[in-house]
Amino acid sequence: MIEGALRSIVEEVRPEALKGQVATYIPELGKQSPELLGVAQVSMQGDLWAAGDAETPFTMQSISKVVSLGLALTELGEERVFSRVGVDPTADPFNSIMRLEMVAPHRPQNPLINAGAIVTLSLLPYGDGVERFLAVRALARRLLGNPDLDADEAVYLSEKQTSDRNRALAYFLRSVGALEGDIEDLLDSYFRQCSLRVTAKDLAVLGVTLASGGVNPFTGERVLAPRVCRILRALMATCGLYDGSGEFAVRVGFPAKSGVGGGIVAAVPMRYGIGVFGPALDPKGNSLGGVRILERLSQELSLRVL
Ligand SMILES: NC(=O)CC[C@H](N)C(=O)O
Repeated sequence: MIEGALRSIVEEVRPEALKGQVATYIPELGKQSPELLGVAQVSMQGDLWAAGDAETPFTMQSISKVVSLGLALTELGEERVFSRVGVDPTADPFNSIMRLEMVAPHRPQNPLINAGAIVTLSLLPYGDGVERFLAVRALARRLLGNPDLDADEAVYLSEKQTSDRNRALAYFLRSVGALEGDIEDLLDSYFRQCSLRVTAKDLAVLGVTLASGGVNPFTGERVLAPRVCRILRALMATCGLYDGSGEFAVRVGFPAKSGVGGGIVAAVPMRYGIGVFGPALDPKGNSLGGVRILERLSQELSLRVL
């Protein structure tokens, strides 16, 4: 029944998904076909259903922020992390610089916008950018149950060579004392984690691990504490689709996190993980087809929790 629902929803959404635009501000992402569309769903018992392009690789981009935040909360505790980055949603785009300057003490509003993710990453107690990235990758491998998970070198280099906006954000934050250390080294680990290459199936496993409170149903390993998962799901529900989070909560009604690579991970608490992939994005940088698939699935399977 679930496999049939996934298949018919992908076909139904396909024409509409094409109205979106593939991200081009990271040149390598512009090479993706806007026609790709796929979904995978995993239950807490480890059943897996999929339809469409569920095994096509793409980069996590902002979805990786959930992993690095999970690592920071585990290693440093919530008090330390949230003294440097807020937990409130924002109505500004994910890479906006405006509010950072306007409001002292210049603390990014939440860890899922770029500024907040970069500050969170800077707090991790590792020697340099490569070590920091390896720690994020190690946690991602366990959350997804994929020991081969790795960065897409071409996308990583493409963003590293072009990301003036993230450089501007990070140097600004350092100038007002909200960030310390070597900015290029820090951004290097940020670009690497954003370029971690996954499939919709991988994201569904990540989703169910978060949905279950931290246990990966395929490996049986407890990867994150229940309290950390609760915080991640709360931030996904309120901030996971940037300035589109409120609309997503109304239309879909469960925690999710998007990335400009076209992926969205969703965690339906104590029930399912869902991964969707459709690189044609809406104007806010969320997968247009992906959001629509999740909305239709939420209706068909009564998944709404918000
Ligand atoms: N929304 C996103 O997925 C943004 C991630 C991207 N790497 C950036 O920093 O711009």
